[in-house]
This record gives sequence, structure tokens and C-alpha cells, in this order.
Amino acid sequence: MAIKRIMVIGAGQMGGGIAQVAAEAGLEVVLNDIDRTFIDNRLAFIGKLLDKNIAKGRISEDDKVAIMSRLIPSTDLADAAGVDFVVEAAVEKMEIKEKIFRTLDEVAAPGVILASNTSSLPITELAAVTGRPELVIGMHFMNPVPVMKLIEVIRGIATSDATYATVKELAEKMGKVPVEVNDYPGFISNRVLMPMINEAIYCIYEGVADAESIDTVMKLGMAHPMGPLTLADFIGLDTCLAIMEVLYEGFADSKYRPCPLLRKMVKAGWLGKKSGKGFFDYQNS
Ligand SMILES: CC(=O)CC(=O)SCCNC(=O)CCNC(=O)[C@H](O)C(C)(C)COP(=O)(O)OP(=O)(O)OC[C@H]1O[C@@H](n2cnc3c(N)ncnc32)[C@H](O)[C@@H]1OP(=O)(O)O
Ligand SMILES: NC(=O)C1=CN([C@@H]2O[C@H](COP(=O)(O)OP(=O)(O)OC[C@H]3O[C@@H](n4cnc5c(N)ncnc54)[C@H](O)[C@@H]3O)[C@@H](O)[C@H]2O)C=CC1
Repeated sequence: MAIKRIMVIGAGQMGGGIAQVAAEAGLEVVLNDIDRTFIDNRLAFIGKLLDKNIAKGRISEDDKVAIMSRLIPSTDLADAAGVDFVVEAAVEKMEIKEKIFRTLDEVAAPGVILASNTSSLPITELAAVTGRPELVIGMHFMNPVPVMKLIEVIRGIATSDATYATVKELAEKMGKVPVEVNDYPGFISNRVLMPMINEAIYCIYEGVADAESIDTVMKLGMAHPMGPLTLADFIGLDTCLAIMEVLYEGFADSKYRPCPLLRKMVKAGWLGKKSGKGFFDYQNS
């Protein structure tokens, strides 16, 4: 089945980015969230990014109008009844994702693939709450979605070859490079990245250095585009903690224990850039 209309669930930083690249690739995108305000704010943000692309001569005003017209707001998951493909990018909480997948399984047409942008949660477990586990897959975009080329495509134990092939093709249509990964905690990306971020947080916690110094070492010493603490703020400290918990519980190995400082900051509501405060301040940005 040719994919023409998709649903993206969650209009946060990831869902918004996925919706944008899909609309730019010519797909109609039903953008779903629990509150219309979140969707409107995200559409305004996408509009600003497209204005920048117009100013740089990459797209025309008409292109912007066409892209924006392909983004259709939705606050009702039942709208999945009319789409050919779904990618879920709601918050990194298993109980929320399971609820969404149960509903999607009821409302989406038979044969429709249900993908998740989860950073670390088991695809096999999500698939098991549906009656179509062969059609459930991980489609893990990287942040910021319009810029980063990679999509990790995660195969659950029951994911079919046909489902993988469709997602690979869709990823390429969106201008991305898919990499096939089997379903283990943190996949590849976050199994490697997140312990480094967690260790950087331990460096503050143990008084090795301040945040600025730690980031400077990794930027100037290892040529990382962002230091690990700036990156943690950018990803969202709630998401970082959720991923560390998945690694810690998934491998039952103390080497993945989340730093107590990370837990404390999340409890305080210091979630990084999106809340205005994390390892650095973003009140005026
Ligand atoms: C947690 C997970 O599960 C998986 C993950 O995603 S882990 C995170 C993976 N991502 C990374 O590691 C990002 C590392 N950081 C970077 O690559 C760069 O710092 C960056 C691309 C984010 C910004 O680059 P920069 O050169 O410092 O800044 P800047 O010049 O402002 O931006 C470069 C481009 O990115 C775009 N950009 C930056 N932030 C953006 C955003 N939030 N949304 C969309 N576009 C964005 C800018 O518009 C700019 O585009 P143009 O060149 O086309 O104008
Ligand atoms: N932040 C990052 O760098 C990356 C995050 N991810 C994953 O993407 C997902 C989303 O992360 P972000 O966009 O960063 O989070 P975010 O906090 O920016 O956005 C999450 C959005 O989901 C919405 N939401 C919550 N419950 C919902 C529901 N039941 N139905 C519909 N929408 C709902 C929220 O209102 C919010 O707008 C998570 O699974 C995360 O692990 C994947 C790659 C990178």
C-alpha cells in the first residue's frame, strides 16, 4: 500500500520534527496531541523554521504554504482510522505508550504499521499489547529531526520483513539513512550515548568540575558538536532519566545506575531547555 497520509502522535520536539520532515516529503500528516495548544505552538515553531529556509532561498513562500497545509491538527486518536501509517512520539512512559498502542490497534485499519519513536522502550513489549505485532516497529529519529540524518529502525521479535522494508523505504523518502537494529535496551544509540551523558552528570555530582568545563572538554577535546550536558538539556532530562532507567532495569547491571543528581533535577522540574532550566539556564533563549 502506498503511504500518503500518516499520523504523528505527540507534538513535542520530536513529533513536531517528524511531522515537518514528513510534510516536506509530500505526505499528509495528522499531528496528534492531548491539547490543541501544544499542536498550535508546534505548528508556529515549524512555520518559523520554514521562514528561515525561505530567507536562505531553500524553499519558496508557496512551498511553505503547501507544507503547512499538509499538517492537520488532531486531538482524537480515532483520527488514526483514516491514515496509512502511524508513528508515535509521545512521552517516554511505557504505560502511556501501551495505552496509545491499544487504542491504535482498535482504530487503525488492518495492515497499517504502528511505529514508535521511543528512545529505549522495548518494541517487543509494545507490540505485544496489539493484535498486530508483525506490524509494530521502532522508528527512532534523532533530535533535531530536520537536521540529523539517522533513523534507527528497531525490529521487535515479531516484526515482519515486509514491515521493515516499508519503514526503510519511508525513512529514505524522508531523506534519512535507516540503520537496522535488534530490540535490546537502548538499541545502539542510547546504549552508547546515554551512559556518557550519565557519567558527565556524575562528574558534576562528584565535584570533578563544573558543567561548563565538562562540556568544553568534550567539545574541544573530542570534537563533539555539543557538550554532553548541553546535549542532555537539549534532549530533556526527563527523557535522559527514563532511558537510564530502561538500561538499568533492562540489563540489571549497576553500571547503568542513573546519577542521583539527574533524579533530583527531574524531581525539581529542571528538565533542560524545554523547561528553561537544566545544567544551564535558558530563561531568555
Ligand atoms: C535521545 C535520543 O533518543 C536520540 C537523540 O536524538 S540523541 C541527540 C542526537 N543529536 C545530537 O547529538 C545533536 C548534537 N548537536 C548538533 O549536531 C548541533 O549542535 C545542532 C545541529 C543541534 C546545532 O548546530 P549548530 O551549528 O550548533 O547551531 P545552528 O547553526 O544554530 O544550527 C545548525 C542548523 O540546525 C538547525 N537547528 C538547530 N536546532 C534546531 C531545532 N531544534 N529544530 C530544527 N532545526 C534546528 C538550524 O536551523 C540550522 O539549520 P541551517 O544550517 O539549515 O540554517
Ligand atoms: N528528546 C529527544 O532528544 C528524543 C526523544 N525521543 C523520544 O521521542 C518521544 C517524545 O520525546 P520529546 O518530543 O522529546 O518529548 P516532549 O516532552 O517534547 O513531547 C512529548 C509530547 O507528547 C505529548 N503527549 C503526552 N501524552 C500523550 C498522549 N497520550 N497522546 C498524544 N500526545 C501525548 C505531550 O503533550 C508532548 O507534547 C519520547 O518517546 C522520547 O524518548 C526520541 C529521540 C530523541
